[in-house]
Amino acid sequence: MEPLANQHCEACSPTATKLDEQEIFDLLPEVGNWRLVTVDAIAHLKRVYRFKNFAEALKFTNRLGELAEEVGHHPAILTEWGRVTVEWWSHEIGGLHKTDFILAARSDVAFESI
Ligand SMILES: C[C@H](O)[C@H](O)[C@H]1CNC2=NC(N)=NC(=O)C2=N1
Repeated sequence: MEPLANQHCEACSPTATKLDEQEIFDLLPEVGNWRLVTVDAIAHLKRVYRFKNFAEALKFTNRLGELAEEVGHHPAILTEWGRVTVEWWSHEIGGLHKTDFILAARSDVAFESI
């Protein structure tokens, strides 16, 4: 298995295929805290995390950033006092890939450790 740092992001290659509606709906129950939203006709996974202050929100933001850099796949993150809004989707393929669901689940694991 390639070391994580060297793993390329399959979801980031234009040749990757995005999930169809049925595949998305089959996977959604596995990321129960996330909502499916459409932005500019592109499906995103979205979750708002709440924190007791800005410092905690920033700590989580940085943890997410490290996770994203490890795999080369990056979320949209809005960091506010007491709140971090995260959206995952695959820019290159203009939709959702299994990788986005995996990273949404890993975002929840990172949240539990804050
Ligand atoms: C060149 C770079 O690896 C690509 O642009 C990566 C960066 N991170 C990415 N993140 C996400 N979410 N989707 C992408 O298509 C993507 N592409």
